Amino acid sequence: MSEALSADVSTADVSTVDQAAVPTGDDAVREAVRRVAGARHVAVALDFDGVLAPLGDDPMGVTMAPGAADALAAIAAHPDMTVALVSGRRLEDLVTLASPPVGALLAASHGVEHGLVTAAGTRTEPLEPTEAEHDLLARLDDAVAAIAADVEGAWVERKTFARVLHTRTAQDDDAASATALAVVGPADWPGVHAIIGKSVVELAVRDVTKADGVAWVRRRAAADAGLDPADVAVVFAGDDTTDEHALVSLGPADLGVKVGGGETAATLRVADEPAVVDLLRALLAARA
Ligand SMILES: O=P(O)(O)OC[C@H]1O[C@H](O[C@H]2O[C@H](CO)[C@@H](O)[C@H](O)[C@H]2O)[C@H](O)[C@@H](O)[C@@H]1O
Repeated sequence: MSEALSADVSTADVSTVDQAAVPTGDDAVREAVRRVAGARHVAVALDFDGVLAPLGDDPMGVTMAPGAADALAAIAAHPDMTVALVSGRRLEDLVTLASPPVGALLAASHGVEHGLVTAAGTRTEPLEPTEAEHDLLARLDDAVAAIAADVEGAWVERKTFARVLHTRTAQDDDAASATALAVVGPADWPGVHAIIGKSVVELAVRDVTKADGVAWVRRRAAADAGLDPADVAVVFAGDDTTDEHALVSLGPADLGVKVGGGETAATLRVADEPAVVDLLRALLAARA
């Protein structure tokens, strides 16, 4: 994408990071786990798509990688650890797809929606768009539907606070032009906050990023453990550009993990979803 096109789109600046220097491999994982496992409390905050669940054409058809559910449950059961999902997904969809364990914190819609999984179900504060947000979402419906209508394979996902133009099943050229139309069009409207992810342009009516989601997880984990937020080390793993907001927000005692290729502010890179499960197991073993 050209600089002109990206100007209206929310991106975290990772251009100063030496990408060749982002550690990867078994020794790097061992060293990173050893370092972070010494914290008083560890909050493991994970993106969902591309981190716990491999990407697919149908967003509601994906399933988590083998071993992921057990690893999440083991972290949730650990007295000095918290498990959290920090995702662009709607909270309701995240619960359906991830079946998160009791005790899990959920920061959905990038951090707009908050939830806690309990034995009686997911506790959340119902959130409704304001009247102005409703109006903006209605205008986005028309604009994004018009873009998708001209591109075979493109379609629109309607979320509580966003409309998402999906282009995964479109031809590459068509996907690029549909993305460009969204960026120079509705992404540029006042009150619209655009994020470009993997084969998606997300057009949100609230200005919240995963940095907000991770900050909420840290505060909440600290409060539940009776600690200061500074005593909580956050391990965050993400695969997409939208996750870089969270990764750049981490401090030196935290661990930021990039899953797969691409520019990143993370301090560790792992290959794929099974490697994330291995990392979680290593973290659990180090805290045993
Ligand atoms: O923050 P995440 O948990 O990574 O969620 C981000 C977006 O995930 C979904 O889209 C992505 O996954 C789909 C299923 O694999 C894939 O078809 C799409 O191309 C990906 O971008 C979801 O549909 C979006 O609403 C989320 O924002």
